[in-house]
Amino acid sequence: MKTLDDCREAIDEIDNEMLTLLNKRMKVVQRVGEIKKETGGAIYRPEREKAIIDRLVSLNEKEGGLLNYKAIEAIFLEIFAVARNLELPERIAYLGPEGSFTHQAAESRFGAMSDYLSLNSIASVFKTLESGRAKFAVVPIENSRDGIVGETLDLLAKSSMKIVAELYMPIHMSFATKAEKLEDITKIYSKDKGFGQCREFLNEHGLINVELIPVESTAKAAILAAREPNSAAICSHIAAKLYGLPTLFENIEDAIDNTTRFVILSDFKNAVSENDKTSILVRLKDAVEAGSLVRFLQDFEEEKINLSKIESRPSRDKGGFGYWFYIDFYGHIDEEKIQKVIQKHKDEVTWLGSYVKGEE
Ligand SMILES: C=C(O[C@@H]1C=C(C(=O)O)C=C[C@H]1O)C(=O)O
Repeated sequence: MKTLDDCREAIDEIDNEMLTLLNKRMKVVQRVGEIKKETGGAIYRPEREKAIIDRLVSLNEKEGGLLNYKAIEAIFLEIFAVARNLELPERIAYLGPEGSFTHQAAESRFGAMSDYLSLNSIASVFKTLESGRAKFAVVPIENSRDGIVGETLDLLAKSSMKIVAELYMPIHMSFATKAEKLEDITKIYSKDKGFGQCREFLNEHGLINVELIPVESTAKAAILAAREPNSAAICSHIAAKLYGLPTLFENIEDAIDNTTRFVILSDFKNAVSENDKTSILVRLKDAVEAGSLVRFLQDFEEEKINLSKIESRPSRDKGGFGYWFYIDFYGHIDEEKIQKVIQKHKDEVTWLGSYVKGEE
């Protein structure tokens, strides 16, 4: 049996080998960066990254490795993020402030080393991306409990930027305060959705009559609650930590499966992979006529294209009661059977992006 010292010596040797291999990998990545520069190719290729992770996961299974999917994904996403920074450092705009769930989501894809830009509204995130001041943007698009983030959809409808990746992140809310007793608390700050997701907790702790103050983000709530005695925040654990607010309760959300879907936006089109999803907005010309949506969807059925989501949105134009439909389906816009349907309805469809399906 090896002693602790033996084990540590063995670990040091393995780490040395890993460092050499990582540097070897980065050299190849640098060359990829040069090729992309010559050919004008996109640096971030989510479908290639997904393919690498899937290949490694199945190799790991065959070899009976100790790592699970989550571990392999976490390690390699960080490696990819460092690699992309070597190819070309690119700025990422996200819905801030620092410590927001969107920030957490952005870091999970772009790593700790990237150049981040925190913005205080979804509209400014879109503007920054469109002006070229950032190469990528990360915004929330839907929550499993509260539904769609309307602002993101409405901005996507008007923007030339596309969804290049999606990711699902479990949202855990913390109750953080500098107050010593719950009875001392007179105000609670959070994002409106934060209150919506923690109603049972507030009821059970007799906090329902306390003034609930919605602010633009849960991180902002943490900043305000850190400044004011007798106030509290419903926010992420990382925001509470970042702004020096002690966490009193963790995981206070009503639904344990509270998940937010985030999208990464940019200005390029992904290549086709085996596991794609596509998002579109559909404005049916004869939306008022009964059956027009059914007929539209039948075209998908005929081509055996499966939908994963359909949601109606008020069109907000010309003061009328027109509706748009936001639809997610499986497949890539460049696939033949999908082109068949899209071409048939090309005046009614806005393509929002095709991207590798995220792990829910
Ligand atoms: C190296 C590349 O660029 C990026 C980095 C990757 C990597 O580190 O393996 C993979 C895909 C891209 O996001 C590539 O496209 O192959």
